[in-house]
Amino acid sequence: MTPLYLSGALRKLEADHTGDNPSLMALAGAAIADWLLERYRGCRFGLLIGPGNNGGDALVSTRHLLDAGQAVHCIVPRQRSSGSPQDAALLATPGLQVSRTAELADCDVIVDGLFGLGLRTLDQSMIDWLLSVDALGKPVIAIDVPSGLDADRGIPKPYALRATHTLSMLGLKPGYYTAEGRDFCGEIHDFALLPHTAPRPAADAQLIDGRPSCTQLVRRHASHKGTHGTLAIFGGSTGMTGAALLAGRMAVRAGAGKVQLGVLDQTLGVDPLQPELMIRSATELQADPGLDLAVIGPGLGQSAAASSLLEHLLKSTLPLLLDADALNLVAAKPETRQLLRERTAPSLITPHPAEAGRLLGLSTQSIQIDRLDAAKRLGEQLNTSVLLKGSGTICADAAGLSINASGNGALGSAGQGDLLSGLIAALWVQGMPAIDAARLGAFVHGQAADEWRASNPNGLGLCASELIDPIRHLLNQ
Ligand SMILES: NC(=O)C1=CN([C@@H]2O[C@H](COP(=O)(O)OP(=O)(O)OC[C@H]3O[C@@H](n4cnc5c(N)ncnc54)[C@H](OP(=O)(O)O)[C@@H]3O)[C@@H](O)[C@H]2O)[C@@H](O)CC1
Ligand SMILES: Nc1ncnc2c1ncn2[C@@H]1O[C@H](COP(=O)(O)OP(=O)(O)O)[C@@H](O)[C@H]1O
Repeated sequence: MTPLYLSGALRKLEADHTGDNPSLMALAGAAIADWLLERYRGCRFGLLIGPGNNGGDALVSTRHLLDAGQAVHCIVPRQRSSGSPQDAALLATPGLQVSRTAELADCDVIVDGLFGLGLRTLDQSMIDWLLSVDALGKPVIAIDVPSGLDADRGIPKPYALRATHTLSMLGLKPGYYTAEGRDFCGEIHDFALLPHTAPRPAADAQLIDGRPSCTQLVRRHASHKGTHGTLAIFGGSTGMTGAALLAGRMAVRAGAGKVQLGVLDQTLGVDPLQPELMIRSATELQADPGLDLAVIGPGLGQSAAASSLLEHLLKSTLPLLLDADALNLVAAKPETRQLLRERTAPSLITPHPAEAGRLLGLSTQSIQIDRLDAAKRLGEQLNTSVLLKGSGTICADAAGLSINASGNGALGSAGQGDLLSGLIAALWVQGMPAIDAARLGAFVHGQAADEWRASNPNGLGLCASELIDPIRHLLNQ
């Protein structure tokens, strides 16, 4: 995992290095120019120079590009506030073309040094100007943050340039990886600027950017199905039995020792494609004393039977994963919510943003505006570990926050959440702590989708069931 820093921590780090020689800006400008020369030497560069330090980074890199004999055109849409002698000297450099309007059509590459961490909400004239830059369709290299994007939360304020590459200065930011960040940042490059040994503030979150360890799952010789956990999955009401089947099939293939489905639709007797699944009525299964962990939610519905099943499980001492309609029932009924809060056994909830909104009494949009904060608040208010789904899935427990870097928009299809709940529960029942199972499950689910996307570039038509075997393969690597 790689640390992520909110802008407050980065400001503090910057302040700790104010008197450094060379300055952070000098280091940033040189690193940006080196990167540009490696990729785009010989191109005509159009640099957007903003009024603060983001623009300062761009100006320093301009000097390096000119020294390297490159054709550079600077656009300064607003007066730089510092107006320092260094700025004046840079802007007067022979060979440098400067204008205040978007004379960018002749450039091959646009370097966005307008606004970074110091962004405030854009006014309409700036939005219009950025729209005209986007409309040119040129590659955009963003310095630190694509202009207009909130680096902490991954949302445009209210518009942002869409970058092809983002060159991150000093530390990676959560907003690159969650909400809309991935669509705005393009490929992200980490320019740490400081030596690895330099003291750093505590990270605000961690990025899950590689597969978390699976070693504790590796099968010992003297093990048997009982040591690999007995998992119950409750759901599958009429018309939604497929959700329970998806979760169950995934759980079997992710290594759970025994998987039992407790379904509300009594007509489902066997899964011919996964005959290892034991299918029983929910009422019968809930009384089974041999269970190690339960999932409730896939295809559950919100009937009276679903509600009383949920209450029974919340009162039990079983570790419990709650998904889908189990979450909607918690949101709708204060007494059910209270049961969740009072649990002493571990719980994990896996809401998508709309379910998270219902649980917090907020709109879906309010959740998406600050996903890290929403995940943290859900955990605190409901006394549970949390996995908040969506682009940049967030895992939260009392120990902290992490953001999953894998996955893509092809996962936006019904059934993927059911698959994920079966996967996480299977890892959890085999002995991983809930939050580790959530991180590993989210990562390999996304990784399988990324591998699929590599040969299906537009991302259309990925079915949840197609990922079961690739996920099993990834867990065994
Ligand atoms: N800390 C670090 O990690 C490091 C920082 N570094 C670099 O510095 C960057 C941060 O620099 P920064 O603090 O000067 O902020 P920045 O993004 O240039 O913007 C502030 C300026 O923009 C203006 N402005 C803002 N919004 C506006 C709007 N909507 N419309 C119009 N104007 C607007 C704002 O005006 P004001 O609000 O003051 O009126 C102010 O003048 C950071 O992203 C990285 O590139 C690296 O060099 C080294 C490590
Ligand atoms: N753009 C995306 N990037 C990464 N993961 C995504 C993206 N879109 C959806 N997902 C993942 O796909 C799954 C969808 O789950 P959910 O919305 O609950 O679907 P359902 O309940 O219909 O099965 C979640 O794991 C979610 O995080």
